[in-house]
Amino acid sequence: MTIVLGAIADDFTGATDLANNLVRGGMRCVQVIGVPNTLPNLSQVDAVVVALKSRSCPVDEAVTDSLAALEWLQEQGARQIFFKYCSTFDSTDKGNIGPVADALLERLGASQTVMVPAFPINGRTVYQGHLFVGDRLLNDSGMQNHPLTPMNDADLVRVLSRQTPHAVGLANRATLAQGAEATRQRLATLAADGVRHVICDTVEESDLDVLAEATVTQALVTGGSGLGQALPAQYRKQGWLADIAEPGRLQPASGSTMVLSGSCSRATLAQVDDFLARHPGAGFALDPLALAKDDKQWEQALAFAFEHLEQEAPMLIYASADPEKVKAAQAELGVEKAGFLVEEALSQLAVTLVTEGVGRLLVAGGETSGAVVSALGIKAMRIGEQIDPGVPWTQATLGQREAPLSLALKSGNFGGVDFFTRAFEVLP
Ligand SMILES: Nc1ncnc2c1ncn2[C@@H]1O[C@H](COP(=O)(O)OP(=O)(O)O)[C@@H](O)[C@H]1O
Ligand SMILES: O=C(O)[C@@H](O)C(=O)COP(=O)(O)O
Repeated sequence: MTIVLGAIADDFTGATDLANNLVRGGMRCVQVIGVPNTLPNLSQVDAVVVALKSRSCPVDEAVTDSLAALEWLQEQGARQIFFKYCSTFDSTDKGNIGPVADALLERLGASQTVMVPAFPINGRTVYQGHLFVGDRLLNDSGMQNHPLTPMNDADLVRVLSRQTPHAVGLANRATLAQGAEATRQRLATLAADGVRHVICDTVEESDLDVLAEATVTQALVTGGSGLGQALPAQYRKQGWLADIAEPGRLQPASGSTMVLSGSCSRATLAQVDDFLARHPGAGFALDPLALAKDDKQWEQALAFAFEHLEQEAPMLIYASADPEKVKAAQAELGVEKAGFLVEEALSQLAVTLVTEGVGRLLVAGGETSGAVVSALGIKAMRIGEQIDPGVPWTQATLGQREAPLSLALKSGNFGGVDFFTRAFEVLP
């Protein structure tokens, strides 16, 4: 059995976001954590997303890991490769979007790829090559303050030109409005001029359909998850993909529920408040300063969790805090140590409580999700139905549990305000 699409994602929650949109487009999808050592069961799988941690690591490491993922996906017969990065184009002048895209193109023997970061349903659009988050330009959206990849320029042609020695061009909305054939011609003209990377405008969902039709036979496409929702229809037109009745069907969920949150993004903070208001007494706050002192707070959190587990009551354990508190902890401990202490505490809680009966687990935060998934030893996740745009339920098989673990990984900025409650209500 060979797969249709092979994707390489630069972080874990981003991978799940893309996988979610592929399922919505009608593909059966598995997300693997890193390049697998042993072959997962790929029967009845149309797309595989390899989740890497290559967004903020050194360029050489990102390139090496991405090429290893490419090689593995080619071995699985992937007809098209998708390089997934953030819808806010998170990167620096050094990379890693440009260098990884260049390396993938070179290895594939291809001369051009499109860059489609947009995700209109979540407010990310591109016009005349400029990226907007809602009604703000990227550099005025809050992303200019990102600790690792501050985005100070919304002009993606300019941003990408600093990351690659190759020419970067634009396929703008006026071209897209003329349809797929005109877009294909524009790409061909740019290719003839030696343009290797083409930033693509996207104002509405329908622009993604045009882009998918224009690029379905290209060896490599790159972007956010939006394009992933439009590609499956084109694969069907090519005769590569059958009509699948329930591509996101998972086994019935079982076990107790738990939310772990290490995200301090605005959306998550509102979700924490909403959960605490709905479920008085169901939250336990972790503080990196207390965690740094001794094991007392971790033990209290564990006792709190066991009590709720016994009562089969909803629970949230969170380090999520407002910017002042985060800054204070970081000033005393350092950014890395504060983050590490929180990630370690939440990961160890996950490992202990999954063994004790938690079977429905929601994790908020990209880095936090990476830490929890790694600590649980998860190697592959089957992708289920969407909870909110960009976040699906997934299922993973684990040694510690007979039944699969239902797991949702929420990127910090995603999800409605009642996400921590509603997620469990929509889980079959
Ligand atoms: N109270 C806190 N003080 C300092 N750092 C924290 C605190 N709570 C969480 N963190 C750290 O902040 C980071 C949040 O990143 P992440 O999990 O990727 O969330 P998001 O997706 O919202 O960016 C993690 O490394 C986490 O451990
Ligand atoms: O494309 C997106 O916006 C997301 O899929 C994504 O990559 C989010 O990253 P984090 O906010 O770091 O989780």
